[in-house]
Amino acid sequence: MADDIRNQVTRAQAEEAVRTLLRWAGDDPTREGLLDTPQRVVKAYEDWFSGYALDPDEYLARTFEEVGGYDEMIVLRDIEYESHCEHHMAPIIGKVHVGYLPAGKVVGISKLARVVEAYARRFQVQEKMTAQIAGCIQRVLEPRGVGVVVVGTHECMTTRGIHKRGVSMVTSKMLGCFRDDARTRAEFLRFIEVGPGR
Ligand SMILES: Nc1nc2c(ncn2[C@@H]2O[C@H](COP(=O)(O)OP(=O)(O)OP(=O)(O)O)[C@@H](O)[C@H]2O)c(=O)[nH]1
Ligand SMILES: [Zn+2]
Repeated sequence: MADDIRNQVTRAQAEEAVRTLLRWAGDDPTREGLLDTPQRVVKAYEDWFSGYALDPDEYLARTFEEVGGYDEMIVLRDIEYESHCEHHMAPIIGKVHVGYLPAGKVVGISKLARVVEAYARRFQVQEKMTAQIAGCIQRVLEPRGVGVVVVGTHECMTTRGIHKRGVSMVTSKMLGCFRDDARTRAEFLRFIEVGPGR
């Protein structure tokens, strides 16, 4: 789907759109300092929005079961992410904490961070990204439960609009035993210790 949409636009058209926005901002895209800007912005977009070309499910396909009987919670905390809000196309910067209780299968921990990247590098709302990460892990890994907590600072709130600095948004999605069992949920929240400065 993403590829179909992407293929409808040429690189030249994307660069022209940047020139239009430069003019809209009140500047002259033909002046020397701005000549290469459309090219750079389009390249930056390839980086910021590279997630559309990624399939997060694939990262979790490779699992292993030889973990010496380990059956406790696995938590990867403080996964930094950079995203863009779909309302203003402004950056969202923050951290994701992921936990799951395996049902036999575990994944390489870097793969959890890769799942985060694949969803973050798209236009997002934080609630949706939180649900997508949890949903992907639950769907592919089929653990006993999953918990995802996202803490994000939205530049659409800090550099424009209401201009509130130091505000962070916290969202969570709990599935399986993380949702049903208060002790599992509490253990996860204790491990990640979300609070001031985190
Ligand atoms: N729930 C949620 N809201 C978001 C997220 N990112 C941005 N927003 C909000 O989306 C809303 C869009 O509101 P609108 O009234 O349509 O846009 P706006 O006039 O630019 O709003 P202001 O930001 O209040 O100036 C704003 O309140 C943003 O703060 C997100 O990830 N989750
Ligand atoms: Zn926004």
